[in-house]
Amino acid sequence: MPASPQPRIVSDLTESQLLDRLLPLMDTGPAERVGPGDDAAVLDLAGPVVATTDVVVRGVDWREDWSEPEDLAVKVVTQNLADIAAMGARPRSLLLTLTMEPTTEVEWVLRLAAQLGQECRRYGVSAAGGDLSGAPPGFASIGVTALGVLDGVSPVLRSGARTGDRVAVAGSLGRSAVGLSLLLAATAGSRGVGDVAAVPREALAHHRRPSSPLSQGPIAARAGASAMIDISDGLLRDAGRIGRASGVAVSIDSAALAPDLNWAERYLSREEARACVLTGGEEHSLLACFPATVEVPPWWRVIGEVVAGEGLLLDGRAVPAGGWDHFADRPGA
Ligand SMILES: Nc1ncnc2c1ncn2[C@@H]1O[C@H](COP(=O)(O)OP(=O)(O)OP(=O)(O)O)[C@@H](O)[C@H]1O
Ligand SMILES: Cc1ncc(C[n+]2csc(CCOP(=O)(O)O)c2C)c(N)n1
Ligand SMILES: [Mg+2]
Repeated sequence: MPASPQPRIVSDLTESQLLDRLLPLMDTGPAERVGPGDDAAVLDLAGPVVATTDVVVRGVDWREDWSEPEDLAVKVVTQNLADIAAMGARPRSLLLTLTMEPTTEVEWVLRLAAQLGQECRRYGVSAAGGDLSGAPPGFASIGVTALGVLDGVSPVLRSGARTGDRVAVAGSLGRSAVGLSLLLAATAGSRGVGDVAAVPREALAHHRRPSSPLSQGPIAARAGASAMIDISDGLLRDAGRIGRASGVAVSIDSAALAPDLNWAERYLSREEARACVLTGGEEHSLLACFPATVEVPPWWRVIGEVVAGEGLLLDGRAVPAGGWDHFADRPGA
């Protein structure tokens, strides 16, 4: 279809014309042997390659009235790069897959791509390629595949925790969930009409644009971490994944969570704040276990220990994991 002089929606352009506008925005320099534009990219990655993929879907992972396209670029990059970091690896490259209905505004796509390019440059990651597809009415998704390298360290798995290890976290807890909770409350009601503008912006910042202490992944690996995971589905649920993979129980001391609880209580009741800190997803902080023989690196705070048994303990009592499950009727069900 010929391009209209002022393409407004993606169906005003051909796929190639959209790519011609999108790719320069994601240009990260001549890092790859073959970048976007051929059938596949060719990368020079030294040693073992760490690979992950994560997709966000409209209505499930974001709402148009909650998030700008720039927010979504930050979110999908962070959530992928946090998985790379949680293996102890350094991110090197990513691929972007967009599915959208033909009526999607060109400007929305270009804003998303521009921010994605900015994030790539910020982390020294190349945008190596991707895919575009049409989608049925109402459907949209943004998928990223990320590749990383280990720079000579062994990958840190979920299965390496041992009794006596300290459990530590790098980054915040519960901030994304506080934002989600405030957005849900502000837009409650059958038509979803509410006043997002009245919610304090700083309370929404981490939900909209999550950050992850990415460099702490390789630092923890070098320090001798025995197991690591990024917190995407809730502290307890993700700690439980380490416990299950390692055949141990994880015991958490709620006193160590006081800074996060205090922050969350600025916006929510004590009970809601506690739920956010313990079970809130999309945080992308790193959770790792460190054997007693190694030093816990600066930036990491000890929040518990690995003990014999199975499941989770909070202040010495068994607790359910809670947290996010994509196919549950409600979070944590
Ligand atoms: N469709 C799939 N096909 C193959 N493997 C999958 C699929 N979905 C998930 N996995 C694998 O299952 C494991 C757990 O996936 P999961 O998405 O829960 O990881 P995660 O780190 O918790 O990611 P997220 O950030 O989405 O929470 C990963 O190793 C992942 O590669
Ligand atoms: C509209 C809307 N409703 C609910 C949520 C909350 N949410 C979505 S996915 C997820 C866990 C992580 O997923 P994954 O494991 O896929 O990384 C959470 C907490 C949202 N962001 N937007
Ligand atoms: Mg993960």
